[in-house]
Amino acid sequence: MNATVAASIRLESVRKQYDDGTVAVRELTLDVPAGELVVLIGPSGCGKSTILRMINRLIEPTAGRIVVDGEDVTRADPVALRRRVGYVIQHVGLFPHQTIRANVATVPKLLGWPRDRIRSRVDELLDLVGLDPARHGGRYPHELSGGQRQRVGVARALAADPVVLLMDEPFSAVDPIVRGRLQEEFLRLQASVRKTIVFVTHDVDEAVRLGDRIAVLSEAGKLEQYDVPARVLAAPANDFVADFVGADRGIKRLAVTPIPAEGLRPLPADGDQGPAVNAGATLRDALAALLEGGTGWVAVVADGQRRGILTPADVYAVLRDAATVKE
Ligand SMILES: Nc1ncnc2c1ncn2[C@@H]1O[C@H](COP(=O)(O)OP(=O)(O)OP(=O)(O)O)[C@@H](O)[C@H]1O
Repeated sequence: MNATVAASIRLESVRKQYDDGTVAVRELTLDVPAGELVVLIGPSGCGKSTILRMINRLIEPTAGRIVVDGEDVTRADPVALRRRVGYVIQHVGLFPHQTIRANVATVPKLLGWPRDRIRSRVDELLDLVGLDPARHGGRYPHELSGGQRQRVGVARALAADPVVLLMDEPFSAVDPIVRGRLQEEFLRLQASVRKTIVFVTHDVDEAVRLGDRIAVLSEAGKLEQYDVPARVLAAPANDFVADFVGADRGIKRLAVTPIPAEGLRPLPADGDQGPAVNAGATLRDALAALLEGGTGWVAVVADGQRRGILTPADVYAVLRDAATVKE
């Protein structure tokens, strides 16, 4: 396993039966491409956490193989494995009697990095997750807000540059506003570090917002659909997926469908005024600007210029067409 790049993950016919006979995962095969963020979503008890914890071997599979970057992790030393796989959980699990710096430094210290390297890595990471090393580094976990603690959890998981990041409902313990902000920051972070991430949530909006792909699971880890968010919303594989993603999936699709830069209606005479959105933003942004603007259209800007307009009927047409061609 290479420590600096993202790794692919392959689960092959993985099964988990707990000692009391509970079959948490009957048989799951799933490929997670390197550098992608895959969201596992499904009802409570369907086996999401079990799947995640088998990848870093906090739980041993009963059968099957888990291959990370070509290496069968069921044969790897579990302690060494966990140092290369970052893990973030809902209630962070920071060490209460250690400073934020010391918390983030946990794995680099275990790996015996020189002190200077640890210090600069910790500062870099605190900065990356939006915390000021000088202000927050010396504090203890109880001296931070819930959202800040969550960010420390992410920084700690990234500290030793893991090849894989496992995240189990990492943002569900904070209020919706902080959660939205953490998601946004997290997307920015992922755009720069490009880790392979397996992310568990039961929140469809979070899955759609964060996932490159979504794995929709039903009882005992049955994979009902595995696809990009736009297609899970536009073309649910079956009734289970349709029910799970919700009757409002049409509205959710607005948030994952980009505004086109071409095929627009020409600008009207007064088209240099009025609401505008950037091409590449989402139809949700376009609709919000439309509703706010009161003009009945919204201009689309590309390369700093207004290229044309979209009306509500156009938004509908883009959404309809996206269902048939979207990758
Ligand atoms: N240690 C255990 N022993 C026996 N059964 C267990 C154990 N841990 C989990 N289970 C059972 O395995 C199934 C899957 O649990 P798991 O925690 O993986 O689900 P989940 O999808 O993550 O649920 P949630 O969304 O509620 O966190 C459940 O039926 C659960 O009760």
